[in-house]
Amino acid sequence: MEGHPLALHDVMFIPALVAQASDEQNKKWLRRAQRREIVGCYAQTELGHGSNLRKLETTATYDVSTQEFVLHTPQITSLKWWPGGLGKSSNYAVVVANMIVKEKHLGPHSFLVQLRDEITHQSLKGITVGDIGPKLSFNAIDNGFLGFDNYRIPRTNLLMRHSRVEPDGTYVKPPHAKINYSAMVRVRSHMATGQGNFLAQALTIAVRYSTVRRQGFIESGEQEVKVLDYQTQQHRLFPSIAKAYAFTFAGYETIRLYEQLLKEVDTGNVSLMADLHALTSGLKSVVTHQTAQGIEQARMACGGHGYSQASYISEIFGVAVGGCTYEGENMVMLLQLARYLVKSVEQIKAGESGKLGPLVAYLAVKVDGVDLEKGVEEYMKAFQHVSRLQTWKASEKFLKLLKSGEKREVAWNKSSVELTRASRLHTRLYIAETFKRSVQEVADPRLKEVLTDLLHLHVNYELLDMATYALEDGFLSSSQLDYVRDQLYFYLAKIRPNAVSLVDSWEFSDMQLRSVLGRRDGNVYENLVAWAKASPLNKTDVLPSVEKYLKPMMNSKL
Ligand SMILES: CCCCCCC/C=C/C(=O)SCCNC(=O)CCNC(=O)[C@H](O)C(C)(C)COP(=O)(O)OP(=O)(O)OC[C@H]1O[C@@H](n2cnc3c(N)ncnc32)[C@H](O)[C@@H]1OP(=O)(O)O
Ligand SMILES: Cc1cc2nc3c(=O)[nH]c(=O)nc-3n(C[C@H](O)[C@H](O)[C@H](O)COP(=O)(O)OP(=O)(O)OC[C@H]3O[C@@H](n4cnc5c(N)ncnc54)[C@H](O)[C@@H]3O)c2cc1C
Repeated sequence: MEGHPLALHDVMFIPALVAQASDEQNKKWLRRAQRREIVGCYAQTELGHGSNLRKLETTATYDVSTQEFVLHTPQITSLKWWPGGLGKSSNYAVVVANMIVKEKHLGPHSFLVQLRDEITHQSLKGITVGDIGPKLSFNAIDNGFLGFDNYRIPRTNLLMRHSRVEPDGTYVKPPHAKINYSAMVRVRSHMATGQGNFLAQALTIAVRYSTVRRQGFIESGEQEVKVLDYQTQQHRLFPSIAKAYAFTFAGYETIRLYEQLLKEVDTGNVSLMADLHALTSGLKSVVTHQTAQGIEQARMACGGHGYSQASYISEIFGVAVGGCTYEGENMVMLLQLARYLVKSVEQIKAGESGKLGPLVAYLAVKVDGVDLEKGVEEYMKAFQHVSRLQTWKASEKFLKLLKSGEKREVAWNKSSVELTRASRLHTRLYIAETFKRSVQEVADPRLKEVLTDLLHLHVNYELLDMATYALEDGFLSSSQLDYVRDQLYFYLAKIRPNAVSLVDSWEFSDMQLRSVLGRRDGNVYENLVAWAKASPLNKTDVLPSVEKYLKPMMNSKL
C-alpha cells in the first residue's frame, strides 16, 4: 500500500516507451526494461512547474556537430521534482524537456536518459539526483529530484515514434501536438479502477467492522445492535460501495479506449485523442475526489478505532488522496474537460450538433421533465438535464464575457468555478451511464439483481446530491425529491443483507488489507489488544523518560 520503488517503472516508464519510442528504439530498450535489466521512471514535473507543461524549464538543445542533445536545468526551479522511483532506484528515466533545435523551441518532448552507472549504480557525471524526503504517504516510493549540467545524450535517445529530429536537425512534426502526453493519458485511463480499488479496501474494513461492533439499541432488546444496522451508518457506507463498483466499470471502459487509441494512433488516426483526454481528465478528477471522501467516511464510520493505525484506513487515504494531485491537479483537469464542453456548446450554437461526439450529443437535446417512477432511464435524463443546464450556463457566462471585450484567459478565469461544476456534472452522468450499461450486461440473474439494487441506490443518492441544480429551473418538484429520498432509504435497507457479501466479493486478503478492524475472521478485539501490546512504547514497563523528565518534574519543590 505504501507504494513500491519500481511502481513507476511499470506504470509509466514502460508505457512511455511502448507509446513513444520507435520500433527500432524499442528493440534496444523495451526488452531490457521488461526484464528489469534497467529500471526507469517518468521525470516531467519540476520544482517550479507541474501543471503548466509549456513552461517546463529543462532544455534539450540539439548540437548538430556531435548529433547529441544537451540536457540542462538552468536554475533551481528547473530541477525535476516528484518523479516516483527517481531518487534512488532508477538508473534510467524518460525525461520530458523542452526541445530546442536550430534555436527553435519545439515544446515538451520525451528522451530516454541514463542517470546512473549500470554496474555501480552511481550517478553519472553531469547528473544530480536524490530523494525529495518524506511525504503524506507513499513513503516506500523514492520520489526524487534531478538536475542536468549540460549533460549530453545521443540524438537517437529522443523518443521517435511520432516525431523525429534528423541528423542535420530537420524536425518531423507528430500527427497531433499533444501526442507526447500519452503516458499521462494512460495513467489517467487506469485511475478509475485503481481508485475504485482503494475505496473498496477502505469499505471492506469499515463494513466488516460494522458487523462486529455493537453499540446502542434500535429497539429495546437484550443485545445491542451491530452498528451497520443504523440507517446513518448505511448511508455513510453503502453509496460508496456503489461508487466503488461504478468507478471500476467506468475504468474498464477508459482502459479499453486507451488501448484502442494506441492502435489507431499507429495507423495515423488521432481522432480519439481529444475525446479521451477530455473524458479521462474529468473522470480522474471526480473519481479521486469522491474516493477520498468515501475513504474518510469509512474511517469515521469505525469510530475511535478508525483513528488508530490498526484500522489501516489512514494509510489507504494517504495513498488514494495523492490521486487528486498527481497526473494533473484536479481543478486543472476539470478545466481541460470544460474546454471540450464549451467547444461543444459553440458547435451547437453554430448549428453543427450533428458533429458532436456520442458523449456530448445530449447537450443539444432539451428534455422537459421526467417521470422518475418509470425507472433508471428517467434518472439518466435528469442527470443529462442538470449537466446540460450547468454546461450551457457556464459556457454562456464565458462567451458573454468574451463578447463584452474581456481577454479569453480573463473571461475563462472569471467563469472557471462554474465551468468546473459543469465538468463534474458531465462526468457524474458518464459514471452513472456506464454503471447502468455494465449492470445491464451482467448475465447471472442473482448477481444482476444485487448490482441493480446498487445502481438504484447510486442514482437516487446522486440525484439528491445534485438536487439544487434540478430545483433551480423547476425541472424537479419537491414531491419528486421526496420520492428520491424514499427510494434512497428503501435501497439502503434492501442492500443491508448483502453488504458483507458485496465487500467480500472484492476478495482482499487479510495480508492486503493489513487492518485489525477489517479481519476476515472478525476477531477484532483480541487482536486490537495484541496489536497495542506490540507497540514500541510497551517494550518496557518503565520508559527512560521517567528518570529523565518525569521524576525531576515530580520531585521538584517549585
Ligand atoms: C501504484 C500507483 C502509482 C501512482 C503513480 C503516480 C504517478 C504520477 C505521475 C505523474 O504525476 S506524471 C506528471 C503528470 N503531470 C500532469 O498531469 C500535468 C498536467 N498538465 C497537463 O497535462 C497540461 O499542461 C495541460 C493542462 C493539459 C495543458 O497542456 P498544454 O499547456 O500543452 O496545452 P495547451 O497548449 O494549453 O493546449 C490545450 C489543448 O491541448 C489539448 N490537450 C492537452 N492535453 C492533451 C492530451 N493529452 N491529448 C489530447 N489533447 C490534449 C487540450 O484539450 C486543448 O485542446 P483545445 O481546447 O485547444 O482544442
Ligand atoms: C504522489 C505524487 C506522485 C507524483 N509522481 C510524479 C511522477 O512520477 N512524475 C512526475 O513527473 N510528476 C509526478 N508528480 C507531480 C504531479 O504530477 C504534480 O504535482 C501535479 O501535476 C500538480 O502540479 P503542481 O505540483 O505544479 O501543482 P500546481 O499547478 O502548482 O497547483 C497548485 C494550485 O494551483 C492551481 N492551478 C494551477 N494551474 C491552474 C490553472 N491553469 N487554472 C486554475 N488553477 C490552477 C491548482 O488547481 C492548485 O490548486 C507526483 C506528485 C505526487 C503528489
